[in-house]
Amino acid sequence: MQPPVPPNEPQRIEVLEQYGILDTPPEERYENIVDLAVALSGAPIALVSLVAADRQWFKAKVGLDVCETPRNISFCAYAIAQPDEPMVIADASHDPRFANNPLVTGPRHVRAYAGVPLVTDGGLALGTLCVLDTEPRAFSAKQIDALRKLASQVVALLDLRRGMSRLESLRLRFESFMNAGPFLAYIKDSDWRFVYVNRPFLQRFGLHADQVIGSSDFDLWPESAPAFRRSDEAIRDSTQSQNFVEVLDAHPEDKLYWRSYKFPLSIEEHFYLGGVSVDITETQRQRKQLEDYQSRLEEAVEELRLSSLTDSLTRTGNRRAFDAQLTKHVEQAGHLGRPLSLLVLDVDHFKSFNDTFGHQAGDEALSAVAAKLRTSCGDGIGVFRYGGEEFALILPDADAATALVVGEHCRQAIALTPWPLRPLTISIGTATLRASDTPTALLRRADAALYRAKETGRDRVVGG
Ligand SMILES: Nc1nc2c(ncn2[C@@H]2O[C@H](COP(=O)(O)OP(=O)(O)OP(=O)(O)O)[C@@H](O)[C@H]2O)c(=O)[nH]1
Repeated sequence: MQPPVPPNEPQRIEVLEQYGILDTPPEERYENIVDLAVALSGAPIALVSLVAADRQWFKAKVGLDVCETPRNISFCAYAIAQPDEPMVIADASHDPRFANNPLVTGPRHVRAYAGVPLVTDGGLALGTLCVLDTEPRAFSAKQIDALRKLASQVVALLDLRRGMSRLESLRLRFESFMNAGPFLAYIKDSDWRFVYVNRPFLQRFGLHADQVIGSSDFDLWPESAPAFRRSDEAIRDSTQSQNFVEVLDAHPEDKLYWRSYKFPLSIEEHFYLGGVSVDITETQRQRKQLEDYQSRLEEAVEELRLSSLTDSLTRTGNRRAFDAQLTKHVEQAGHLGRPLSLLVLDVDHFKSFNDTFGHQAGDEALSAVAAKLRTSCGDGIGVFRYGGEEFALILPDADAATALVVGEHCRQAIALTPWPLRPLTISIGTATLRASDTPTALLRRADAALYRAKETGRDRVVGG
């Protein structure tokens, strides 16, 4: 005869597996319970029997030398089918369910049985606490009640075990999460002593847990500790989490940067400080490098801008710079109603200079003329190389008379310079802005004046 199968059997088997009790080594706490069961019942055999899919396995036993039997000959398999009440059999040889059971007919000679189902919170019977006798007998109500109480202790032990194993698996998950991530984590108590640090924390600082747990920042890194302490206290006082960049002077030339998140923790109504720090030293280094690149780039762009506006031979503004400046000054002067004059200068007989002394000497002479013009013109007057051996000067706020004076000043500066190869002179045409003038019209008049200066003998200033 086959034992009945409980209606919730698959679920029952699953929960039994979750307890993780099957095939575990003997434990004194369970052994004590079967010893008590024997003492209280007077039966020679007592078992903590767990009914698995196809066997019953004994977590604790007394009076029996096997640790499991097949489920189909198990008395307990019948007991778990009625989880709400103990199963009591006075003489199995007269019970049709067991009369032919080998435990009854065989050498074990089982006759009496009393089993209390081990029922979980969810109402599932995992097995029984049972006693067996080789003689037919009755069990008193007191004995059954004692078995009930012992069975509830077994269930409590099983639940404790399951709770511990859940805790352990939670701990393993927690540890694996805390130790696998790219962050340092710690918890400090209200005396600012570390009560927890993760493994990356220890590895990063080459410390052992014994050195850190119970220590404060002042014990570990006294130089940086005051700053850490200030931020820790700020978190405690504000009860707000904060994040900031922390600098740790690990080595004189090797600063470590951390993005730190600190937050208040309340554990069993006590204040703790939680902290997570991510190493951003590399990011900081890259940012610094990027800033350096950027400022070098800005310098290069500025250099390029200036060189695009500078004549490479004379280091004065070039034609492009002249055009831009003249346009700007013409607009400004028109807008403000201020005078503006322009001087156009040309080195006299420069072709013959080149022909006589060579192009290189001509270059040097042009460069020297430009330098002379710059020093003699004074501040606020822009000197530009306008063409080959032609220069232009923009004179803001200068009327026609001032332009002639400045022109004469420049002419003399060149003419009176003791040039090393031969005397050099310049001819100058001036023009002063009229109300309707465009930059081109102003330039054209200055050019025309220069032409007249050349025509009338050179080394002179002619107003246009
Ligand atoms: N060395 C040198 N010569 C230049 C440069 N730019 C223009 N020149 C020369 O300047 C000379 C200008 O000659 P011209 O325009 O005939 O006039 P000039 O000989 O100066 O005579 P006037 O202007 O009439 O007094 C040419 O020989 C150009 O080759 C330059 O960058 N370097």
